[in-house]
Parts: sequence; structure tokens; C-alpha cells
Amino acid sequence: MSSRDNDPSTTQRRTIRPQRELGVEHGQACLIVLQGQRLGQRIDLGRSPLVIGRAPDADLQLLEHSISRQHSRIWLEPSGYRIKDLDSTNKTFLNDQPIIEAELKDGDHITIGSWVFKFMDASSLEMRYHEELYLLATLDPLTELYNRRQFLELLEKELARSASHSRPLALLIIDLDNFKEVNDRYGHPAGDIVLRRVASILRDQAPQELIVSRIGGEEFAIIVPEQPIEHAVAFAEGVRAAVAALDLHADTGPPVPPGITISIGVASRDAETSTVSKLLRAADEQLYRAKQAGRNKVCSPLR
Ligand SMILES: Nc1nc2c(ncn2[C@@H]2O[C@H](COP(=O)(O)OP(=O)(O)OP(=O)(O)O)[C@@H](O)[C@H]2O)c(=O)[nH]1
Repeated sequence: MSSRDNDPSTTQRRTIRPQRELGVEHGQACLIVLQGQRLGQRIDLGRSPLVIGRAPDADLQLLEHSISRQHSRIWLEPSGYRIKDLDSTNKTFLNDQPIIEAELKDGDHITIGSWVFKFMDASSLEMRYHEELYLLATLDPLTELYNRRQFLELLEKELARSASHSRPLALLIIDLDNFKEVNDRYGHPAGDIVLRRVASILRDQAPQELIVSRIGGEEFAIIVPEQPIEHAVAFAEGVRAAVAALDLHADTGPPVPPGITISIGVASRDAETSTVSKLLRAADEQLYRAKQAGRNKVCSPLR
């Protein structure tokens, strides 16, 4: 196995699903990795064709020498999904038979190089079971945002992608202000209502390409791909203002507090923050500055 085979960006493109898209759409199908890196990983098949290959611009990039740059294509026709071998050197196999083009049926096994995928149709019970498992494993039950584990996985992939394409990447760490007081004064269930309300503001404010997660008790994070830090700071300022303007009494009535504020630390990928832990630490340092500066603030290396 070459060192590139360990690249964490492998298979990243179709695996990142913003929260709003969670749930099986009618007609949607997926591939499950049965053999290869990230065993059990699910790749959603939408309405646009999926090109599988070794090339960096393949929709599903598999970094393995036995796989051609453009190896196979899967696409949706009115009758269902089809697969075609793109004249690859080592062929595409469907249920162990080499194919040129074929219809995909629920449960089919696709072999490309050393990878084996299982095709699952949205209507299959197994697909629904996988969907449930996927949601349980990746979502925070209170807010239905991504959980910490999924956040860390997505951040690692986004960092690798941003580095390999020399694209910017920013990270926001968001912490509720004086939240202990909310719990102490209004009770834990009221605290949960506040957390859910803040989560829904974050979800509503964030454009679809942003990745919103709950990474701790009263701590959230938003990954901002493809944006310079100036844009991420402007977005953070908008989120901070939207939460500060919340009228919780009007929304739900007592026993929740009348309002809540948040502090936000923003950092972006550069030579000093090129790993998950370094980028997290940089954003945390900015969050600390925001708390020290009196809370209800956005801090970043810019200000
Ligand atoms: N209701 C509720 N409270 C939680 C949950 N997870 C953590 N907390 C509470 O969040 C509070 C965090 O308090 P601290 O870390 O002291 O921070 P803080 O009071 O927000 O103060 P600053 O961050 O300095 O503004 C604690 O009271 C935790 O019990 C949760 O899921 N639900």
C-alpha cells in the first residue's frame, strides 16, 4: 500500500452531507463500502452521475494504482441506476463478472480494484436500517446537529481537501455565555430548550455548504469551507447578533431565560494550523479572548 493510500481525503466528496439533506430521499440509493478503507462507509448516490477513479477530479476518488483515473460511472436513468466501465485497465466487476454496462439492482456487489461496494436502493429495508445506524452514529440526539465524533471526521477531511486544493478553510467555535447560570436558575430542561433553540438558529443561518455540529455540552462548531477568514468572521458576527436578538420568552415562554448570548472564536487554516488539533486550539484561543473581552463577542486573528 502506498503512502497516498492513507490519504484521509480518500472517498471524501460524496460522504459529506449537510444536516438539511439527512433522511432518505425518494429514489435515492447508496453504496456501502464492504472492502477497502473506511469499511462500512456510505456513499450517497444522488441524481448527478458519480465518476469513480484515481483522478483528483473523480467524484469518488480511490487512491489505488490498480484503479484507472476514470474507472467507472454510475448514473440514474428513469428505469433506475446503471453502471458503466470507462475503459479501465483492470475492469469493473458486478457480482464478480466483468461488465461494460449494466443495470444496478439492490444488493449488487461492485468491485473496483481492491474495493468492494454494495449497491442499495432507497426502498430496501437494509438501506433504511443503515440510514438509522448512520443517524444514530453521527447526530447529537438533543439538537440533531452532527456530533463531536462526526465533526472531527469531517474537519479532518475538509482540512485535507483544503490543503490539497490550496483553498481556504475557517472554523468557528461557539460557546453559550454563562450557561451554568441558566441551568442553575431555570433548571436543566430549560437549559436543553435553550440549546435546541440556539442550534436551530445556527442551522438556519448557515448556508448549506457549512458544517454545523454540537461538539460539547454548550459548545458548537461550524466548519466554513472555501471561504477566507474575513467572510467567516462576518458570518460569525451575523450568528452572534441573531442569537443575541432571540426573544426566548416570545418563542417558548418561561421557564426559559428571556435571552442568551454566545461567544465565538474564529481561526483559519494556515501553515501553523494545518492539523485538526492545531486548528481547534487556534479557534479555542480566540474563543477564550472573546470570553475575556466580556462575552457576546466574535474574536479572530483579524481583531
Ligand atoms: N441543560 C444542559 N446543560 C448542559 C448540557 N451540557 C452541559 N451543560 C451545562 O453547561 C454548563 C457549562 O458551564 P460552564 O462551563 O461553567 O460555562 P458557562 O457558565 O457557560 O460560563 P462561560 O462559558 O464562561 O460563559 C454546565 O452547567 C453544564 O452542566 C446539556 O446537555 N444540557
